[in-house]
Formats: sequence, structure tokens, C-alpha cells
Amino acid sequence: MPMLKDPSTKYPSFKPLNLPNRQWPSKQLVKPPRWLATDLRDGNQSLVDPMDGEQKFRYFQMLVQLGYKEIEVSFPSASQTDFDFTRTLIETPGIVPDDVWLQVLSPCRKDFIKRTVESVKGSKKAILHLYLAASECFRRVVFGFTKEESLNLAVECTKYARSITKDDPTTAGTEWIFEYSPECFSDTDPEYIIQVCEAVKAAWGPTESSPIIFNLPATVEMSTPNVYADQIEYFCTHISERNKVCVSVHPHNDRGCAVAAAELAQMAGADRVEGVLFGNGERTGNVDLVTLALNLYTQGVNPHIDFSDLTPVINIVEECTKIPVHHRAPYGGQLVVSAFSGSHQDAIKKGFMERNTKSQDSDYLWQVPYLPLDPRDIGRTYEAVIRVNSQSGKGGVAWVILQHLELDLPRALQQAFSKIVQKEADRVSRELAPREITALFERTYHIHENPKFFLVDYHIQADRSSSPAPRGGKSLVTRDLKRWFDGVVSVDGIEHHVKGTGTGPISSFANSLRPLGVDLDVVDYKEHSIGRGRDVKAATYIECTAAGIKDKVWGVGVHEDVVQASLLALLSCAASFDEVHPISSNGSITPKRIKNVDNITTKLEALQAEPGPKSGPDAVMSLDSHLNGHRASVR
Ligand SMILES: CC(=O)SCCNC(=O)CCNC(=O)[C@H](O)C(C)(C)COP(=O)(O)OP(=O)(O)OC[C@H]1O[C@@H](n2cnc3c(N)ncnc32)[C@H](O)[C@@H]1OP(=O)(O)O
Ligand SMILES: CC(C)C(=O)C(=O)O
Repeated sequence: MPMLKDPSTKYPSFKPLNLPNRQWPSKQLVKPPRWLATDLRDGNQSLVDPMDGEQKFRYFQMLVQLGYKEIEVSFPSASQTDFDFTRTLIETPGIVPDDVWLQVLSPCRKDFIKRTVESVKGSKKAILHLYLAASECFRRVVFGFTKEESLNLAVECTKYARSITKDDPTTAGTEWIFEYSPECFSDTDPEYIIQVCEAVKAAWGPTESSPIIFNLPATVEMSTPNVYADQIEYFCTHISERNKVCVSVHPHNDRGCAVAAAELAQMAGADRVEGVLFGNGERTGNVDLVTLALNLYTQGVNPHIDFSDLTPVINIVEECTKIPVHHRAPYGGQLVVSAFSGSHQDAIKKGFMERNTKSQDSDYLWQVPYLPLDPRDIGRTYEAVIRVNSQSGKGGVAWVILQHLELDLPRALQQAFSKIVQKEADRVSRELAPREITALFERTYHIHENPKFFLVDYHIQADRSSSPAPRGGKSLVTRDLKRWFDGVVSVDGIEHHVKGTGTGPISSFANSLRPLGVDLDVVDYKEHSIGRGRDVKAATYIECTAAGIKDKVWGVGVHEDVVQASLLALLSCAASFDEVHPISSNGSITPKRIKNVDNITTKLEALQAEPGPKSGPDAVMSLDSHLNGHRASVR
């Protein structure tokens, strides 16, 4: 049968509770609830292969480490594995901390209750949890019970449980809490729920210091979360001796609203939440405890559960349940702190930049676009935040280069390289890993190896004759001196002695290359340092045009010596031009410019004939003054 045209003939809408004076909508969550982790019971009972004792043991230790103080460890009457596991916990010294409660579940059957109590004998703190369905549907379909029969069984089992626990002197070493779950609470007449719980409460006899837990499950989620919140508020305001009652919720996720239901239920008065890490559990699962805790955290409330290192938690959960955590699961999903799309990456990168410049204070309020949580708080690195595929833009690519090579690319270079990356991502039709992007960058800009040019040796001098020293001892740096470059450049393995002058080191080097047929004009220049202290390096970015060629290219140079970084950047440009417009060893791409070089060479030779500074402070400029020279020379 296809889907019905009128589904209301099969699926009547849920009749909400009439609660006109509800208070919960104006409440806020300002503290964490009492948490109960039922991974080893409700989570376990829904697995294809339930956990063995060893897996349960490992999982239990992780829950304790995370900070859970109430852990439902088993359904001991169901299987020997569960019974034995519970015994192992109790009998292994040092495994259950003194402040941790072991919770065990039993149906309302005396033989099962007896066995369940036996399983926790000797424990310091135990929560005995009984359940019995209360809804009309379950009473009719599953049990064939009237309301009264169902209530009577609940009371009878509670009295029996009491007689073999807190009323039994042989169990005096155990501190007992009793929990009762009217199963299918959210599908049950609320007045009847109150009736049953009042009767159970009277049978158990809670005190203010040892309250009874009424766990009110959305066994199957059937309505919008606001309806569940109304039901919880109704219970909280109608149950007597509220101070002797802990109201617990146990939302399932059939409609995908379990997290919202748990949060609204707390606003409605619930004190405690039962759930499972990453929401494993029957059908669509239990409420996800990771999401609940981190939702509180990102609202400034400490959940008292420590997810500082979420990855090992995910690993253990996946290994024990054989269910992978969805890549888009809130907080834990592998992809939830990653952005592939260009505009997201750009915004995230800007958010990080602002954060870096504004404050280093750890209490600086988190405001990074698209990231509700600082990935580092849950043990994730910023590296994984930005990932690159064909949907990515320059911001994302620049981020990867910054993170992995510490190169802060100028905007125009970002644009140029991003096109290359996009082409490559399109070509391979998949994400490019950071190491692929950095390799592509290093190859494109000849960072480690220039395929054609090699700077063998060089010497740059200031030409004092180009600007006479003013009287009155003005410093050399302020004089507008030309530089002359004299060096050896290898082209395709053949060494050439080159010379040139210019207004700075870059232009003098550029001019020296012209006789080799390399005629470059610098149109943009940027530089920055990498690292600090003794290991500091310089990164230089130069954009050039070549005479007769329309395209501009970027060159990148990285070196401990700031001047050499610039020279390498220029050779990086030269090699890029050569890749598109090969330069022959004796040919030229611009005969016109070669003429200029003749002039330069003539002038250089004339300069060399003059007695000029060959060494000493006048001859070798400081790095800073070299840089000043660069900047002055860049158009
Ligand atoms: C909402 C929840 O998650 S509740 C927890 C559910 N978890 C589990 O069921 C896991 C462990 N369960 C088991 O191992 C088994 O079902 C057992 C051991 C509890 C019972 O096994 P069996 O005796 O073979 O019964 P079976 O599983 O076939 O059916 C359940 C029986 O318990 C009854 N029952 C169901 N819930 C309850 C309850 N809360 N209290 C008393 N009896 C109940 C059913 O009516 C049915 O009785 P029937 O056989 O007279 O018709
Ligand atoms: C035993 C109860 C709490 C339960 O698991 C449910 O109703 O989902």
C-alpha cells in the first residue's frame, strides 16, 4: 500500500493536555540535571550483538571517567552476561567509585525482582528500577489489565522490592534508591499516572533525604516536545510530597525531538534525565547525552560531564556498539566542525583572525561564525575545521596553507592559488587533503625546488656614488642609494655570471637576469616573518609581469635571510613564466628589454671601475635597510 492520501484515517493526531497556566515556556536551563547513563541497559538491549562483559566493563569505566554518577548497568534477570557483569563490577575492588550508583532494571515480576536484587548485593549504592506499562494501549494489548489490576501489580511489586532491599537487614550495607517507570507515560492519562505513582510512593515510603525516582518515559515519542513538557509540568505540580520525589525523564527519539523534549521537560520541572551517549537505543534511540551536555555547555552552563577529549569516547562507543557515530551527529560527528563551502570557510577564517588579534584571554567570549563551539574544548584541532573540495574558496585554501606552512598569503595570491586548487579538486572529483594542497602549493611556487633556476651565489652592494652623502652626518639608510647585484645564477644547470643595478635588491636582481632572457617587472610585493626567535624565517611573495606576456604570476620565496627570500621569490616567478613561455638558454622573449639591459650592464661596469665600497658597513646593508630598499623599489 502506498502512503495514504488521508493519513488521519490511520494515524489520529495526538490529543494534547489542556494546561493553560503552563509555566515552563518562560523558564531557562541554568543548571545540569542529574544524569543517568543507560548505555549499558537501554542502549545495550537494542544492539544487534549486545555487549559482552569485557566491552561493558570498558564502557562502564569510560562513563565513570566522564563523570556519570548514576549508571544503569544491566537487566540482570534477562541474561547471565548481564548478571555476571553486575557481580564483577561489585566484586572487583576499586572499579565502582563510592559516589557512583549502580542502577538495575527489572519488570514487575517477583522472580525477576529477586534475581535483580541478588545481582547488586554488596554494592555501596544501588538503584532498583521497576517498570510496568500504564497506557491504555499496553494494558489492553500486552497485559489484558484493567487500570486497577495494573496499579495493584505496581504496588505489590514495590512492596516486595522494599521487603528484600531497604527493609531487609541483610542488605544494610547497601544504600537503596527505588525508581519506578510507568512505561509509556507520555501516552497515558495523566491523572491515572498520578494515581499509580501516589500508590507506589506510599508503598516505598521515600524520605526527603532519600527520594523516590519517578521516571516518566516517552517510551515511544508521540507528540511535539511542548506536549511532553506540559505532561511533565502536570506531573510535577500534581504529585504530592514533591520534596520526596525526583522527577526523571526518559525520552526516545521516534520523531527526532528527544533532545528538545528533554530540555523542555527540564524547564517543566524534571530533575533528572536518562539517556545514552550519541543516542543509541531502541528504534531511533534514546536521547543523546552528549548533545544535552554540550548544549548546556555552549549556553555557559557546566554540565559536570567532561567531554574534553571526545574522540576516544567516540572510539569506545563505536567499538562496543558497532554503530558508527554519524558524521553529522551534533558535536561528535566527524564533519560537524568542518566547513567545505567557500563562504563558510571565509567567515570562519575571519572569525579566527579576529579572535587572534583581539584577545588571548581564555575567557574571551566565543564568537566564530558557523562554529557554535570552540573545537578545542572537545579535544579537536582547528586543522580539521576547514576542508577543501571544489566547493571551497580562497579563504579555505589560504587557511590550510597558513595552518600547515605558516604562510599568510596575500589576497591576490589566495585568489590565484585557489583557482589552481579548484581545478585540481574538480579533476580528482573529491576532497583534497591538506598535504595534497600544501604539495600543490610547493610545486606551483617552486618552494623546495626550482626546476630551471638556481641562485648559486650573490653579492649586493649599495652604490654610494648614486646619491652623494649630505653634510651633517645623515645616516646611510636615509640616502637614496642604488644597489648593484653581482652573482651567479644557474639556468638549466649552466652557471651564468649576472650583474645589474636597481633601486633595491629585487630590482637590481631582476635587471641582472635580463641578459638571460628573463625580463620581469615586479607589480606586487608582500613579506612576513615565520616563527620567532632564532628560527625565524622570511616569506616573500612577489607578483610579476613579463614583457610581452599578458599574464601575471606569483612567486614565493622562503628563507632565513629576508633578502634571499625575495630573490628566491623572483626566481620562482621566472620559473613559472618559463613553464608557460619557455626561455631558451640564449634566446629572449623581449628583445626590446635586452637593449635596456645593455645599458644597465654598461652602467654597472662603469660603477665597478669606480672605487666603491667592497666591504664594511657601507657595503653590506642591514636586513631592515634591505627591506626598506625593497619596498621603495616595488611599484
Ligand atoms: C521499554 C523497555 O525498554 S523495557 C526493557 C525491555 N528490555 C528487555 O526486554 C530486555 C530483556 N528482556 C528479556 O530478556 C525477556 O523479555 C525477559 C527475560 C524479561 C522475559 O522473557 P520471557 O519470559 O521469555 O517473556 P517474553 O520476552 O516473551 O515476553 C514478555 C512477557 O513479560 C510481560 N511483561 C512485559 N513487561 C512487563 C513488565 N514491565 N512487568 C511484568 N511483565 C511484563 C509481557 O506481558 C510478557 O508476558 P506473557 O509472556 O505472559 O505474555
Ligand atoms: C524501562 C523504561 C524506562 C524504558 O526504557 C522506556 O520506557 O523506554
